[in-house]
Amino acid sequence: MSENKAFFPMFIDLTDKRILVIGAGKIAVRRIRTLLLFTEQVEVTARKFLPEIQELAAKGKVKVVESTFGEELMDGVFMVLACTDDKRLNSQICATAKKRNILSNNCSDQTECDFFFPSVIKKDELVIGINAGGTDHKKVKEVRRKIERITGYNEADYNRHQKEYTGTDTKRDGKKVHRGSQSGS
Ligand SMILES: C[C@@]1(CC(=O)O)c2cc3[nH]c(cc4nc(cc5[nH]c(cc(n2)[C@H]1CCC(=O)O)[C@@](C)(CC(=O)O)[C@@H]5CCC(=O)O)C(CC(=O)O)=C4CCC(=O)O)c(CCC(=O)O)c3CC(=O)O
Ligand SMILES: NC(=O)C1=CN([C@@H]2O[C@H](COP(=O)(O)OP(=O)(O)OC[C@H]3O[C@@H](n4cnc5c(N)ncnc54)[C@H](O)[C@@H]3O)[C@@H](O)[C@H]2O)C=CC1
Repeated sequence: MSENKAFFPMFIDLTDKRILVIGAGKIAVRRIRTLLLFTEQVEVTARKFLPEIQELAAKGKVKVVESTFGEELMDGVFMVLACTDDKRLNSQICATAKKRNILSNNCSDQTECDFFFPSVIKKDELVIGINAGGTDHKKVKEVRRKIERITGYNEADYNRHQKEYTGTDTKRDGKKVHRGSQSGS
């Protein structure tokens, strides 16, 4: 990807599309939770799953395949997200997807992404996707927080994610509060 290349923000109907996420760690969970605002179910394959994945599976929100990655998992899939902590495997997943003309995203190497995963703000019918062309992930997060102060609410609950993994919640004013002492949003 050349420097300063901007990606077009396309808003896709995901309701009937099969989405495969490989890996079920922190990044996968964050992205699955965002995707589930736009579709009923996401397919996930990994060797180890964070508890939240099991909870989503129990609710029918994710279909879990406990396995190491195999190409057959991509049959009939619209979009693949490589979210493992194995960079070589993530690259292999994207290469396989490209051969099959399946849209792919590699969370550990932006040069291999057909599309970037946006930071999302959703409030009723309003959807805002934020991206910095891969140049600054932290800036994207900061802009998301600024826009959340304007919309006042975000169905994509990034704060809940923080609570679950750090035991603290960052409120909109930026102050940290301990889990349970204040509601997340
Ligand atoms: C290019 C992109 C491609 C894609 O993955 O789709 C990409 C790539 C990479 N991110 C990396 C690291 C981090 N990314 C974040 C956060 C977010 N990253 C997200 C998107 C994207 N990340 C795509 C477009 C971004 C843009 O335009 O700049 C967000 C918006 C969406 C989401 O992930 O849900 C979400 C913020 C959500 C929010 O809070 O609003 C944090 C901070 C954190 O997690 O808190 C860190 C650690 C700190 C740091 O490094 O800055 C690495 C190195 C990995 C490694 O070390 O191996 C790569 C690989 C590379 O750049 O090649
Ligand atoms: N794009 C982004 O926003 C960010 C990307 N990253 C990248 O994301 C990667 C993953 O980070 P985390 O989710 O925190 O890791 P994690 O350790 O929480 O999860 C890794 C997941 O990969 C799975 N996995 C590993 N090998 C596998 C295999 N052969 N087959 C199937 N599943 C396999 C594991 O079972 C686990 O579910 C990091 O290594 C880093 O490169 C990290 C921060 C932000």
